[in-house]
Amino acid sequence: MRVDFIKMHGLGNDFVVLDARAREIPAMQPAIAAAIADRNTGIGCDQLILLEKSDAADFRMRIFNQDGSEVGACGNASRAVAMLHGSDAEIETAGGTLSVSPTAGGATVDMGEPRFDWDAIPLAYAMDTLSMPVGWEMLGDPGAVNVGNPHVIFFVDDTDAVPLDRIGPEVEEDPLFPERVNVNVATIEDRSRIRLRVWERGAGLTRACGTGACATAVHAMRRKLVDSPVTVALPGGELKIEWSPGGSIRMTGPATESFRGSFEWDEFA
Ligand SMILES: N[C@@H](CCC[C@H](N)C(=O)O)C(=O)O
Repeated sequence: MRVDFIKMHGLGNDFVVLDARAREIPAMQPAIAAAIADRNTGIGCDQLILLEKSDAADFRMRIFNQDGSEVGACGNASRAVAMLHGSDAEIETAGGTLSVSPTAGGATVDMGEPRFDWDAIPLAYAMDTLSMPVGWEMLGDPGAVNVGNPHVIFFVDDTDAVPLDRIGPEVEEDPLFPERVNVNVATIEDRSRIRLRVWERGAGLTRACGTGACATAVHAMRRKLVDSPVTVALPGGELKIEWSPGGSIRMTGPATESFRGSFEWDEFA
């Protein structure tokens, strides 16, 4: 069976989008998602995005990391899919329902309310998620936030000085995080700007992580280091994040369609 795909990205965080709303495609499995996402032998992407019909919202978005793991949220893909859809929509995800509004060249996404309880991150045991008494090499005193997926955030003097390709996987796989974790290293430049690099769970270093930007901004606001809105500058570009305690997070930024193509399902199944 031939399956159409759309290659998209949000600030260089790239996706293969499969749209099963109008035309059925065979059941997705983690191994198939990983084969499609493989940059050497597949189409290649950070995340595979599968759009399906939904009874609870306008449509459903399923998210598979490059390693095939299915996860609850992807901020950059939410903007890309909003742009593809072309009008305001409610999107059901495993991490909650999102409201998206396309803008010129991108979208604003209501990402829902962040969660801070240790068992909602989840962590393996109870601790204060605003200031965690743990550390890895030069990284210490992190915070944790769940924005539909789990994030740990470290504030550092210089994000580029952190060997995230080496420490990222160590933190991601630490038993403290039973569902693994996305690892954010951030520098506060001033009260309106944060610099951020992210080691993504199941995908490694990416050019940008939308949920990482949301989690980092919220954590910096909880620590009273920045104000809302804040600009988060990632290697691939900038996002604007707005939040106030008790409310939901709003993320605004660009999204891009790169090209369209098709592949033979059996090649990856
Ligand atoms: N790139 C995404 C996040 C994708 C999922 C993440 N790697 C996880 O495992 O939770 C974003 O833009 O938020």
